[in-house]
Amino acid sequence: MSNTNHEETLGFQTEVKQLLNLMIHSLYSNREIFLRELISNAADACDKLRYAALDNDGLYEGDSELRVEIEHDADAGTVTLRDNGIGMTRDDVIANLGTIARSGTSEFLKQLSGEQQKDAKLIGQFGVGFYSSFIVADDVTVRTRKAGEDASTGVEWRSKGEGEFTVADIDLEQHGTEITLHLKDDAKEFADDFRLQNLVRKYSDHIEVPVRMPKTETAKDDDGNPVEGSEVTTWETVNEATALWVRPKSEISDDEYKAFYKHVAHDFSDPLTWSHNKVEGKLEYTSLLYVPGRAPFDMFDRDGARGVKLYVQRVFIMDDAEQFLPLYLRFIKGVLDTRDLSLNVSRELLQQDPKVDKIKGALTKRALDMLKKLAKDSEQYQTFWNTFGNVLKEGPGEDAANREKIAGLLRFASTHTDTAAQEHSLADYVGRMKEGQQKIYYVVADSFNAAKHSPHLEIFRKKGIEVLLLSDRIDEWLMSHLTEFDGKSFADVGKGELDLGEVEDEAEKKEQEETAKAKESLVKRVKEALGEGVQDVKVTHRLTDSPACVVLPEHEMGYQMRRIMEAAGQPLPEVKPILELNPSHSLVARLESADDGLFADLAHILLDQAIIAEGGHLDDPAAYVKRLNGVLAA
Ligand SMILES: Nc1ncnc2c1ncn2[C@@H]1O[C@H](COP(=O)(O)OP(=O)(O)OP(=O)(O)O)[C@@H](O)[C@H]1O
Repeated sequence: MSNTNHEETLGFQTEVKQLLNLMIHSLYSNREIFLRELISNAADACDKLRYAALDNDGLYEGDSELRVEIEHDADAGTVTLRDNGIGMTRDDVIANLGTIARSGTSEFLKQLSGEQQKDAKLIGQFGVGFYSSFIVADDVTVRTRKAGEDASTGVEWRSKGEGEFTVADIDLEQHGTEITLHLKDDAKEFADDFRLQNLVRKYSDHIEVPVRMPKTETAKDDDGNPVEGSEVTTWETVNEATALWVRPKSEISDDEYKAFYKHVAHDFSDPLTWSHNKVEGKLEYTSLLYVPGRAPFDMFDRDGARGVKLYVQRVFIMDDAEQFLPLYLRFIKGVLDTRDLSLNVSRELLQQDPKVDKIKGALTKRALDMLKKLAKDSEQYQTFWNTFGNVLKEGPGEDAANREKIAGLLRFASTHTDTAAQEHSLADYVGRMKEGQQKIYYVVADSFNAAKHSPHLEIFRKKGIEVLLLSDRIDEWLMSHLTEFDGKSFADVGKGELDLGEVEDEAEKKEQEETAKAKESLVKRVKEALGEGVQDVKVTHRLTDSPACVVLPEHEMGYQMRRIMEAAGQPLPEVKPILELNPSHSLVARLESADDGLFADLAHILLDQAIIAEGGHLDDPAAYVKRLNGVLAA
């Protein structure tokens, strides 16, 4: 018996209203996912009760056989989903089924365009959970009671998904949650045994909690005709109901792995790959790690949800256990089940347990190996790299022990193809190195085009030496942590002395020395004319087309990093560039023959232009324009 009271009508949070509108429209062709979302929530609720009952088995209220039940009524056009999990209090219901308590929600909603396919993808990435009920239902009733509480604390929530919902207190003998969907006219197909069973198998085989549906059997007489009144209804478990990761790999199909991924990652699309491992010995754990096919909406929020779902001996302990994977692998999703931790482990205890670090080390290795394997399929790996490359680039700085391994997974744009696609590995680069080349050369700039057209590349292009073209914000920081790959050191072509090693022969080196000598007086004059503006002036052989370039001392912070730090409000001591002049350029020849007045102007113009070509900002742009106009008008 239930009697209702303390009924109130509340408005959905604005974001929920927006999400409901957009979701119903854009997920229409993907409607069946509502069942997966609701079963997933019900299974999570059972997991939570099992965990809470570790300390207090009274919470089971004598009913420890956790389960999800699905019933339908074709005449009434309803589907009902019931679980005997943890349940919710009135406050829980109002918070969970009336708001979206996730940071970044309104930014996310702003990205939605009204274009069905695009929005469906984005919404899938965000996760719709319970609210997906309204894709198929025009009236939803939730009856729930928190396990361990009095029967009188039951709550009934109702809504038509149109901006408001009502909550009322009811008596509920049974703890857990029951959701009744009144199907829309065009969704009545779901009130069907066969359809529901298929969906349960499709989406929930891998969930450990049994999902049951009623089965009615009728006795037959000797002629095989049904005996009226002999109907007996029993509950039949429809799904496999074994935790997927516990089963032997050989018995699990790709489709099952994919379905399980969607459950753990709350993602609508398939993962790119996965790695399932059982480890016995000093450490005992089973892990099932996935590389998602796309980024979650909050990937660059370093405080966003990350980590694996943690189980101890098959008992769910927590979501997002971030202690088991480093930050630069925060895109990896999956499950860790271990015997090495105690059942009452908490987030705080995890931080102190030395076994956690050991497992973290092992999972990190597994994840990196999984990526290495994925890299064998260059198309798939490219999808991965384009989505998560910038996160993986945090790796060398964060995880010195795995630096070389991570370096092997990096991909770069390069002068080899001169396109912006980051598709060249360091191993590819090393394989293409010229005879006598000892270093891996790279240039860093603010944009791909600035990198590709950097004057520093001129000599490399002339000699056919490949240079990596780096232009992501993180790149200079990344390179500051990479010192070697395959025994070859890295060299930023915009810094320090140009050293082409044995790619240059003795005759060339001699010629350069002679040119430097011949231009000593020019260099001296330029240095005097520029005064404090430069650290040094040199003649260079790194240029073929440009008259001059600026170079930084080898250990100086690069321009890209400087600009990022300055933009972040970090004051940095001024750094003066080294100006290098191309002795065979006609402008430099003109400079050499100029009289003192023009000489100073030309020298400043060359310096300013070299800074501009580098993507830098002039201290006094008006002075540059004035000088240039003076020279042009002369
Ligand atoms: N059957 C249930 N039993 C108990 N609590 C539930 C149940 N269904 C939903 N909830 C509560 O409501 C919250 C919101 O559910 P919802 O499905 O909207 O989001 P979610 O499951 O947290 O995340 P996602 O949007 O990624 O699915 C859940 O986190 C849970 O606390």
